[in-house]
Amino acid sequence: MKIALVGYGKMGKIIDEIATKRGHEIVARLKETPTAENLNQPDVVIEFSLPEVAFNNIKTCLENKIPVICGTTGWLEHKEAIEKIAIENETAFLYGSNFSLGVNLFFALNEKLAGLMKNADEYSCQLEEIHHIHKLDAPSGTAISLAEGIIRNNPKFSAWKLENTKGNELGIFAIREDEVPGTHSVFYRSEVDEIEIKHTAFNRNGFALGAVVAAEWIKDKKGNFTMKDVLGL
Ligand SMILES: NC(=O)C1=CN([C@@H]2O[C@H](COP(=O)(O)OP(=O)(O)OC[C@H]3O[C@@H](n4cnc5c(N)ncnc54)[C@H](OP(=O)(O)O)[C@@H]3O)[C@@H](O)[C@H]2O)C=CC1
Ligand SMILES: O=C(O)C1=N[C@H](C(=O)O)C[C@H](O)C1
Repeated sequence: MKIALVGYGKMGKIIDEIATKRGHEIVARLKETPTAENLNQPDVVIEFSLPEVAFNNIKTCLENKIPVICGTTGWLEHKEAIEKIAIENETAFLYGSNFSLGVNLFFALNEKLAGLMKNADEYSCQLEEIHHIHKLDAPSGTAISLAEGIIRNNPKFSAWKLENTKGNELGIFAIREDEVPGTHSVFYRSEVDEIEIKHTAFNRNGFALGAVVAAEWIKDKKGNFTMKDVLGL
């Protein structure tokens, strides 16, 4: 399969290695705005760039009828508009806040636990994410997905908020530390004990492999998808 990499930083480079090992051809490695010319006719685009450029990048690729796998976080206010553009152009789009198999299993575990905790009024709930100091967005896309999973399954919460919360808000604490690839925890605390579920990424390889697997899966599809569709979770 021909893959264009839009964004060629920490993630783009690892995706390049893994996709090449899996027999794919990388036809573009872009650190600038994609165009019909510089994309070089790929079957799929994998987009890991910056929050402020993601919308425009994805839009351009979809308008050229190229399916897009997007891992860039911090641009979600435009996601609905992008999903509309994918449908109008009869192509495919998949956003994943986190492409690793482990985190997608963790998402399912988090939703199950949120449902179990919905009547346990003695417990408060909080999320924590720890990432490297270069990360531009906070909270992480993964923490937002975890918060949304809790809100869907526990009527005690209606919205998430960074740090100090009131009423029905679910608090997310974002910590930036050294070169941490990505650690996410969900805590339920009472006066007498604590339940914690935690996912720790040891490196970025799991994110990159998941993005390539998603690209292989989406190649001839049309519509908007998530990693749940890819992994059958
Ligand atoms: N969903 C997931 O599983 C994961 C998501 N992420 C997310 O992916 C994104 C990228 O992460 P990471 O690779 O670590 O970040 P980096 O900062 O290492 O890479 C970003 C890349 O985008 C390039 N870039 C700058 N402007 C443009 C543009 N207009 N069009 C295309 N590319 C451009 C940068 O080029 P230059 O260096 O020249 O500025 C750089 O190569 C982040 O939003 C991060 O949160 C990260 C890991 C996993
Ligand atoms: O910026 C990162 O590095 C990561 N970003 C994603 C996020 O915002 O959740 C995924 C992963 O945690 C690494």
